[in-house]
Amino acid sequence: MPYILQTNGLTKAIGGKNLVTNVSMHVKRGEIYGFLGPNGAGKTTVMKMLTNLWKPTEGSIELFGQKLTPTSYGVLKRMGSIIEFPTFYDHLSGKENLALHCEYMGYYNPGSIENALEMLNLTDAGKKPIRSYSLGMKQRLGIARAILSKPELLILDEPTNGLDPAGMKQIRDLLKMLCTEYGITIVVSSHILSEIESIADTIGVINHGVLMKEVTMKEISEMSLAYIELSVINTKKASYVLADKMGLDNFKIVEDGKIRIYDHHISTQELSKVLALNDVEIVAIGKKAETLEDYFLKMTAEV
Ligand SMILES: Nc1ncnc2c1ncn2[C@@H]1O[C@H](COP(=O)(O)OP(=O)(O)OP(=O)(O)O)[C@@H](O)[C@H]1O
Repeated sequence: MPYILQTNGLTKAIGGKNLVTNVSMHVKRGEIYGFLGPNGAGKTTVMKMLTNLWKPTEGSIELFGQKLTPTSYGVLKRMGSIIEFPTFYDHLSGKENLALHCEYMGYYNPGSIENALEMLNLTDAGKKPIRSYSLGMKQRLGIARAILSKPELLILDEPTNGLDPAGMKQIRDLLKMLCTEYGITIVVSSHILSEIESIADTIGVINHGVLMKEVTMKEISEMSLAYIELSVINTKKASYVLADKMGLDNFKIVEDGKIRIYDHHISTQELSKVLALNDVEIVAIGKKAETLEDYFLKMTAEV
């Protein structure tokens, strides 16, 4: 079985409007899959369908190699999730909330609640009522609840939303640990690249309800984001020389007078020489590098 989770042309429409369109995502067993997209892009909508909270208008979902249907209880028991913000009974303690959840899910395993609380660093806090919890503690308790039944797959919708940088780091470290030490596959959404960049093995980018790209971090690290930026007086003439005289095709005119060359076997010296020989006046030439942020921003700006 190649993927633990796969969707095929998933579409959700409400009131004649598509919230997500034709999403085909591929999550490998044992990886952290970062689901990246700006607010309103459709991350929650997809996650609601993955967890059977919403029925797809079109398309299908395969979980653990089985097609998800409205009665796939066995499949759903093998996953844990937080969709939108985790809610609890405020007057009950963390521990009591988890116990209620176990009862509700028909799941009983001695020690699982203590284990989950310990893993999330909530052993002491577990005895206290939820109303005394900070946002970060609630997020952690949400994760504790999601891992109670020792799921193989975790679906987490923006688990660091509203946390401060230290709280965000704590969650990132935790997800990494759950993945490496317990072999749990994790799909985690965020609208902030830096939050998932350091932990994800694969990033799926969604924008306006469309999955723009799935790219592994390995592919990203092998991809050179460097380019040469060339400023000239005569853009037309310069691009003619680049294409016809130098045989380059991997360049882009970003604005009049400014060209970016992504070809990596050409040096700035050689470029300057050939352009000068062909009477192209160079205003400036230099090497630059696109950041990963630029790379993804460009992708989401293209729609
Ligand atoms: N129940 C609903 N009925 C109609 N439209 C909805 C409903 N829920 C969400 N939407 C719309 O669907 C689009 C996608 O929303 P969704 O919540 O999936 O995005 P998101 O990527 O999770 O964003 P956020 O991070 O803001 O939650 C948005 O334009 C939203 O306004």
